[in-house]
Amino acid sequence: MGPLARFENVGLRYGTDSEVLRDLSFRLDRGAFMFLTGPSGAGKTSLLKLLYLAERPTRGRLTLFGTDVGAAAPEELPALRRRVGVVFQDFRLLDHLNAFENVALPLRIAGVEEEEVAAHVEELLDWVGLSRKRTARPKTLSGGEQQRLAIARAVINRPDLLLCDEPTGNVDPEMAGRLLHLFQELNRLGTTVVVATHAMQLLPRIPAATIMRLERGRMQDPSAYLHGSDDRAAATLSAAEGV
Ligand SMILES: Nc1ncnc2c1ncn2[C@@H]1O[C@H](COP(=O)(O)OP(=O)(O)OP(=O)(O)O)[C@@H](O)[C@H]1O
Repeated sequence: MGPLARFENVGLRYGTDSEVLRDLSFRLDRGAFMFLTGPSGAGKTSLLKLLYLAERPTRGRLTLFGTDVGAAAPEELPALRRRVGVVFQDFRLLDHLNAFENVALPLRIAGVEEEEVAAHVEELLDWVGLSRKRTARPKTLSGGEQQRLAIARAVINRPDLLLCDEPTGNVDPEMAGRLLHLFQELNRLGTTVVVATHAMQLLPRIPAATIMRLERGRMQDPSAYLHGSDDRAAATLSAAEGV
């Protein structure tokens, strides 16, 4: 079985603008936990978009779950897309649905029996600590609660790949730690996880994680960001952030 994703000299441009991702070549192994870092505008969200097939490479080759996405027929893409859960930077919760209904939506779309939907959703709301908020509308939830709801919705279908864009952006350090713990648990259960974040202090908390840093659309030397120890990671990260 090959890697979950393979990037070979991948480039991405929006319209006729210059490339926002350039010559990306790396592999994302199945079961990996990867942090994606880099300054604002470096291309983190764009890279995630390639992985959830919202964009296709304008250059090079991206293979996802063994399928060359550039060469795939459009009708092949939804099946690949269903294997990917996404926690968006702005959550994208549906305000006319309550917390339970937001999490249930992917299962209902997939035609899962209502009894099974209820059991799964209750279990997951409990897991993210939102059981008591099951009938609340997203707008009435705090930022951290909305984030946890978005995470529950992203994982309800047991995706093979979970992508999280700044998932700790709106929460205090304690909640950030708890969310990271959730991702770690999912990862232990077999989900490959990619977390895009500015929060460099989170990185040493998952020593086994791979760290990939983007700068102006280019990947920095990955070997420099593989953790040896927390000290090494912290030193590398401090140097990278110029702090
Ligand atoms: N739909 C789009 N059309 C044109 N340019 C875009 C589009 N989306 C992103 N860009 C540009 O691509 C570059 C990379 O943006 P991206 O959102 O991927 O960066 P990022 O690293 O996720 O930034 P941040 O940390 O601020 O979220 C930026 O210069 C941005 O202006």
